[in-house]
Amino acid sequence: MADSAQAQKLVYLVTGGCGFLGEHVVRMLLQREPRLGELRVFDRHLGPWLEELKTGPVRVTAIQGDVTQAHEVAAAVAGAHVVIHTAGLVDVFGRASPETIHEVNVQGTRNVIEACVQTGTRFLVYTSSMEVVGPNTKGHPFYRGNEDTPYEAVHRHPYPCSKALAEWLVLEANGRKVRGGLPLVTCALRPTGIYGEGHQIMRDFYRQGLRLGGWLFRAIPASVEHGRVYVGNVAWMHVLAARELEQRAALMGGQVYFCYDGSPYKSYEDFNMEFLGPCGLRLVGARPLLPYWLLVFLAALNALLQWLLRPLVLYAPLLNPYTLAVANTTFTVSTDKAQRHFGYEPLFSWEDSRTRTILWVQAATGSAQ
Ligand SMILES: NC(=O)C1=CN([C@@H]2O[C@H](COP(=O)(O)OP(=O)(O)OC[C@H]3O[C@@H](n4cnc5c(N)ncnc54)[C@H](O)[C@@H]3O)[C@@H](O)[C@H]2O)C=CC1
Ligand SMILES: CC(C)[C@@H](O)CC[C@@H](C)[C@H]1CC[C@H]2[C@@H]3[C@H](O)CC4=CC(=O)CC[C@]4(C)[C@H]3CC[C@]12C
Repeated sequence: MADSAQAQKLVYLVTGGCGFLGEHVVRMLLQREPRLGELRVFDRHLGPWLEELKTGPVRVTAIQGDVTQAHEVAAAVAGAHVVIHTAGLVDVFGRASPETIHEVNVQGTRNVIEACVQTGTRFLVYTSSMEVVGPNTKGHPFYRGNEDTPYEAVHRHPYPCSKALAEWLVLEANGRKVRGGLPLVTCALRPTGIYGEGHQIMRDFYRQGLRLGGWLFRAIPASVEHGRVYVGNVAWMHVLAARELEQRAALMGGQVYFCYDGSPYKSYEDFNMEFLGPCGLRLVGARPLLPYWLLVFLAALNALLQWLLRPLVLYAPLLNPYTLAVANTTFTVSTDKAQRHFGYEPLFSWEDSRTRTILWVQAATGSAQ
């Protein structure tokens, strides 16, 4: 008799499962994927919180491994029904070398693809990024764009370059025959700027405000909108895409999907204040307090200091030429492709996402009002 969804017990693998997004994907799978029999969590750094997950009905297997090591990836993938590949180096602050970013994000993704082909795993969901599209090096705005909007995706920074190449590899692999002769089915999800419980950059902004006496100084015009998406909704889209990829292979295979929700379109700094304001911080200035040319100079100075100090200490401030350029370029998306193709609707409302994030920031920083 055909396995019913309830009876079917499948093996899922989440790479990067201990990261900001990965942890939410792991927890969402355990809460909302009834077909789950074993959940493999693969990460270079395993979190202690994994232990608490081992008491439930689903077998949770923690695998400490490195996606740049093909044999470690193959061992983790073998026998998995679907791979959700979120592992990556998310670095736009100069912490890692361009070579390391490429090795993890590109070669690591190659290793995941080859492991699927060699071991017979047929379904692969890749966590791509809005950055694959833009903002581009020319500062062209992307206003309420979708997956088909023409846009000159030109990058120089190692991070977007690596994400673009990795995404291309994943989509190119769609249809390859895996062990056993059946086709590999892949798709890529492109979240905009993710926020929520565990977002370290939000915590960095809070700490910067504390150092400045509770004040943050506006650097970006309020008119420059940046798309943001709650981490719980990103996790939910991953769960849905992984679930539907088999039944809708012809439609979803080789496709990209922007990942966003009902979070309001605001400037990056104004959006952050939705959470940092209730934690006691204030954003100074209705307009940027410094002229743009001075911000450009300060960003370049930060980059020079980072280079000079690198032999002694890692200096990686929020403001650098890349972050300033990205923050200063409108990038928002509006699309229903994920809804049309696999029924994605945000699981968390804006109000719920905002409340959850505020509570986390307050708990993480001891700033409950
Ligand atoms: N944070 C954001 O705003 C966005 C993130 N993304 C993508 O989402 C994915 C997850 O990002 P975040 O959760 O924000 O980053 P994160 O840094 O919190 O999580 C990445 C995880 O991957 C693991 N990892 C890194 N290198 C590894 C390696 N060589 N082998 C095994 N594991 C390794 C890390 O230990 C970490 O747990 C990334 O692919 C990123 O490009 C996409 C759009 C927006
Ligand atoms: C110092 C000020 C100029 C301040 O406004 C800088 C903000 C800056 C740190 C962020 C602005 C836009 C962010 C990026 C955006 O959300 C897209 C991203 C997608 C990813 O895949 C990873 C993270 C990021 C690059 C994100 C990083 C932080 C910003 C550059």
